[in-house]
Amino acid sequence: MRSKLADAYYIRFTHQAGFEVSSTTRYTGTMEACILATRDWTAGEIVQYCSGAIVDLTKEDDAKLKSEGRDFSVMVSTRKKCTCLFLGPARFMNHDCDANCEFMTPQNSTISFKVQRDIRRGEEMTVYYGDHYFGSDNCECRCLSCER
Ligand SMILES: C[S@@+](CC[C@H](N)C(=O)[O-])C[C@H]1O[C@@H](n2cnc3c(N)ncnc32)[C@H](O)[C@@H]1O
Repeated sequence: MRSKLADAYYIRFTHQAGFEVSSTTRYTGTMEACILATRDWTAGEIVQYCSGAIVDLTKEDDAKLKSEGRDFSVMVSTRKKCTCLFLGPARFMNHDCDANCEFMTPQNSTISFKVQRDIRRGEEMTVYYGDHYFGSDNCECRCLSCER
């Protein structure tokens, strides 16, 4: 019999989660991950199973990941005032300048998302990373909202 912990893990990959990790070429021109809604979502709902852990990085860790080109999951936390590594399915949420989800930090080292406006099944679920994540004023951003 599976443990409750295993169930809590597997549910993220079932229809019940309300999202799936899919693929897109929108952001870099090569295949990478994105989060797609597998049902309609209503503003205010919590995307409970698209969660992740945040690990604080030292300056050395940060520099090493950058130099190896492995900083794709690194964010600057304005609240914690340091760089952090995102782990878990939450790390696959891409940035949009008019995102349909927002970050929630229910516990110090865990993130999940709250739906900001209604999302239709099949739509990409996105979050706003920050004002200058993709260059000054996000001038290098490749999100759908910028394209429009
Ligand atoms: C936290 S990861 C998101 C998941 C990522 N697509 C992957 O497969 O690992 C952040 C990376 O996704 C890409 N990305 C996400 N949103 C983007 C955007 N609006 N414009 C350009 N690149 C974006 C960039 O490569 C960025 O470093």
